[in-house]
Amino acid sequence: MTHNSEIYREFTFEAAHRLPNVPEGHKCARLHGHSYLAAVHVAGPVGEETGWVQDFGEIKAAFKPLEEQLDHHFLNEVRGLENPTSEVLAKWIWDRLVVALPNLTEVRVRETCTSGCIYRGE
Ligand SMILES: Nc1nc2c(c(=O)[nH]1)N=C([C@H](O)[C@H](O)COP(=O)(O)OP(=O)(O)OP(=O)(O)O)CN2
Ligand SMILES: [Zn+2]
Repeated sequence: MTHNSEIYREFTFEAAHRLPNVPEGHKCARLHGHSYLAAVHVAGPVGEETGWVQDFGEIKAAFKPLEEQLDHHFLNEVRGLENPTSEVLAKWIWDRLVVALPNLTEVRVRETCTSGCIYRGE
């Protein structure tokens, strides 16, 4: 008998940004960088034969074109990321993955060791 599971694949990328809409004097208005971590979650039934929800390799392939736009880039210059908060970035990733990964359930973006965002497509 099959069961349901949620799987995830994590990606890391380095990028620079500044936040243009923060109050005057906010440190994040200045150019700085992060070692970002993005986690892409997909849920569904575990195949009887495959033993998996979906091949991690398919998630990796879906994320590849996004990684090329993000890694070692200045995020503010990427279309749709003019105000690159974690919240905006998580939705930006979701919007670009959901067609290739229809069972997408969650995108997490971690900006620092202690801060990040979870977006579930709402
Ligand atoms: N809701 C959000 N708040 C902030 C975001 C964000 O994307 N969403 N982003 C930032 C900055 O990018 C900042 O670089 C990261 O924030 P912060 O947790 O303050 O990071 P620090 O490592 O500098 O934290 P300290 O504990 O003060 O060293 C700000 N806010
Ligand atoms: Zn930042």
